[in-house]
Amino acid sequence: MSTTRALIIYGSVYGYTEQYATWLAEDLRALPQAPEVETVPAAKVTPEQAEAADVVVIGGSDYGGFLTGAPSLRKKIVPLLLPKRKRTAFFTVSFTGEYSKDLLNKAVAKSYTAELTEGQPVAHLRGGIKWSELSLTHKAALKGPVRAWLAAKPNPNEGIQQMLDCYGTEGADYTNRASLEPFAQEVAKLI
Ligand SMILES: Cc1cc2nc3c(=O)[nH]c(=O)nc-3n(C[C@H](O)[C@H](O)[C@H](O)COP(=O)(O)O)c2cc1C
Repeated sequence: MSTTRALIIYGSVYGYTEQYATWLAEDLRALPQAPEVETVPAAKVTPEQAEAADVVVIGGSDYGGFLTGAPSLRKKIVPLLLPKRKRTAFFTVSFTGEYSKDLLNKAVAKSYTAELTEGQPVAHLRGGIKWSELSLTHKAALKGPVRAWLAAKPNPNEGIQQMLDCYGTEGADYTNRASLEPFAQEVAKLI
C-alpha cells in the first residue's frame, strides 16, 4: 500500500495553534503506519497540496467565534475536499477550549461547512494570552467588548473565570501537549 499523506493546515496569530499543529505532526510521524505529514499555514496552503493529501486536518484559533484562516479555507480548500471525500479532522485553539465547546462546535461548522465537518473528529484545545505580545487592536478588543461580554455572564464557568482572572496579570498559558493525545489518536485512525 502506498504511504498515506496527511496535511495539517493551521491558522495561528501568536503561535499557539501552530504549536499544536507541530505536535500533531510529530505524533503522526511517530505512528507505525509512518505517514508523510506536512504542516502549512492557512494563508499559504495551495489547492494542489490539498488535492495531494489523503487526510486533511484543519486547525484554527478562536477570536470571538471567528476561526483564524477560515474564510480563505472555505473559499479555496473546502470545496476541493467535499467531492473527493477526503478524510478530515478539525481542531480549534482558544483560551477556554472545551469550556466553550458548544460555541466552538458551531464555529467549526460555520467556518468549514456543516457538510464537511459533521461526524468528523474535532478537538477544542487551549492556548493562552500574553498581553505584551498582543497587537493594539487585539488588546483593545479584549479589554473592551470581550471583557464586557465575559463579565456579563451570570454563571461563568472555570474557563471564563480564568479568562477574567487573566486581566491584570501578564497573561496565562494553558497550552498542554497531553490534551492533544485523544485527538491525535482519532486522527491516527484516519491514516
Ligand atoms: C481579540 C481576541 C478575541 C479572543 N476571543 C476569544 C474567545 O472568544 N474565546 C476564547 O476562549 N479565547 C479567545 N481569545 C484567545 C485566543 O483564542 C487565544 O489567545 C489563542 O491561544 C490564540 O491562538 P493563536 O496564537 O494560534 O492565534 C481571543 C483573543 C483575542 C486577542
